[in-house]
Amino acid sequence: MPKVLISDKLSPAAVQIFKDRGIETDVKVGLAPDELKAIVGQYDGLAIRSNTKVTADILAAATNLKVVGRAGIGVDNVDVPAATARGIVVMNTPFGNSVTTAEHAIAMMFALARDIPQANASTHAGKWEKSKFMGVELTGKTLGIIGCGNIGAIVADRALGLKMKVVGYDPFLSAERARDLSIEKVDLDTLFARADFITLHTPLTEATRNVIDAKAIAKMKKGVRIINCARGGLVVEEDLKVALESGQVGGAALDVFKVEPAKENGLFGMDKVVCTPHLGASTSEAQENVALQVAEQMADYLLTGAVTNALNMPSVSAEDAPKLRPYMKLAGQLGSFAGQLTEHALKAVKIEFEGHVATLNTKPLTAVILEGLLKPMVEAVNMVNAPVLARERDIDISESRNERDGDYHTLVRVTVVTEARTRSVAGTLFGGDKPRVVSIKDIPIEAELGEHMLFVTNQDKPGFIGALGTLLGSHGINIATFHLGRSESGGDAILLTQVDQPISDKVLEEVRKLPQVVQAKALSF
Ligand SMILES: NC(=O)c1ccc[n+]([C@@H]2O[C@H](COP(=O)([O-])OP(=O)(O)OC[C@H]3O[C@@H](n4cnc5c(N)ncnc54)[C@H](O)[C@@H]3O)[C@@H](O)[C@H]2O)c1
Ligand SMILES: O=C(O)CC[C@@H](O)C(=O)O
Repeated sequence: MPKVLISDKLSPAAVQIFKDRGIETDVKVGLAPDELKAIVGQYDGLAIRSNTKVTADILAAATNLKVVGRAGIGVDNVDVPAATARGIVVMNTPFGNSVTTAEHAIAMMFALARDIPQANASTHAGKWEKSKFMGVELTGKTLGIIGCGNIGAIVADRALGLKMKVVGYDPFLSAERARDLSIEKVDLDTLFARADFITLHTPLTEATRNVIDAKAIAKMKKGVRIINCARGGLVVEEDLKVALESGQVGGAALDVFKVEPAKENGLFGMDKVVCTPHLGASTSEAQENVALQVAEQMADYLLTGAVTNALNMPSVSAEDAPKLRPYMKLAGQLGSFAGQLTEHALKAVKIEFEGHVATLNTKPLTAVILEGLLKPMVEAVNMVNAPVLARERDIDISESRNERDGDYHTLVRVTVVTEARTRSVAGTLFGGDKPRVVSIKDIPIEAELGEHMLFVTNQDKPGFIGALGTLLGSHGINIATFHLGRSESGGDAILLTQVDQPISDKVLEEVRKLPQVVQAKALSF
């Protein structure tokens, strides 16, 4: 009988589901890392919220663990690559607490507008400071939403109901989706310039970390009020403190902090700061939703092998798996390649299967392509939810299959249409199982993808390759493989090189300054 450990406070509904399905369950909340490490080896499943840190060290001791189930959205407390490396499935519950978290953001906005926490404390202290607390109305004010996914969209809907104007910044929000949400899609600087209130609803990624810093705050309206119910690392707390002291920021409501649990923080005790201890998902309804969902998903996996909402595992039946495995890798690489090159809202994705691959069940391949494509934009994307997420974002997905061989015995082509351009990338399998990219932007090339890659589009003129090699060499970057392609002599050319060290932003900037370079991107696979 499988055994599950629940190591964070979950609704009792989860225990009941595990028991009903014949899974032995222990509940041990508040274990220190060493205590968890000492016992985790006994369990097949680990059910958590955000308190338990599932580090590589814990996973190394989890010798029987098959699945980690996160009752919630963010999995930043789980070392997913380490779990993947150990074959441990990590699942989350992407929608169960969205309404609750959106409501918390709205509650925080009201708290800021009317100084409710401060007025409450003052009234309890018997002060009756009626003239001290002069609020502002929300009606007619502009709310700027950064990150218009599940939660951001619900916040927009509620704010519109409050008669606010809503502007949204989300590089992956299409014009159609913005229209459906009745919000105005703007760039970040415009949002900063126009918003009276700003609320954050993005995952914490390298692109969103520190999105609210001194430079950003300087672009905002004086007296702007900022709400963060997403992740602490989105806001530079020291810069926010300075801006609150100067009055540039009129108030901040924070549910999340750079370091959690936040027992000490430079913002604590400030007059215009409202804080809650990561309560965004804390309603009985949301906790019931996520607990039920995570327990069902984990039980399904442990008892039947069925996979739902996994972040690190494709869901494929045992029979199809061996045939699809090399194609899964190829599809994931092509999707990821296209996703990393995408800088504008996606409108459509066209996937073409040609030759041998078209004779197989291509559904999982499409899902893996979409997963790779959306990964730079959406935190909790996996091959199960990627098609749904793409549809929700009004991305038109079309798939075509042609069993006749073309130039290759088997070929997958991914064409991405954004608001700015159409771009395609295609790949095949060499020797039946080795993925190779064979065309980018319709320019033939032949390349194997590795961990750190540099992709350059350039004008086909003498001197460029030497200059690039010298530049990389001067930064101690070793070239592992080097692939070139061009449309015609003197026309557009592309270069894809695998390097042994990651390409830093600084090096990338220097590459972009080389005279013949049109576009340069550091990619990782
Ligand atoms: N406080 C809490 O208790 C609590 C509860 C649930 C979720 N969260 C946090 O809220 C976040 C959002 O959740 P969700 O369910 O709406 O996720 P989601 O994936 O549905 O939406 C995130 C949105 O952010 C957008 N985005 C990605 N990169 C961006 C960028 N650089 N700039 C602007 N937008 C960008 C994506 O396109 C997407 O639309 C989660 O990542 C999680 O960390 C917090
Ligand atoms: O479990 C919680 O209380 C917080 C959950 C939230 O941060 C999430 O990402 O879902």
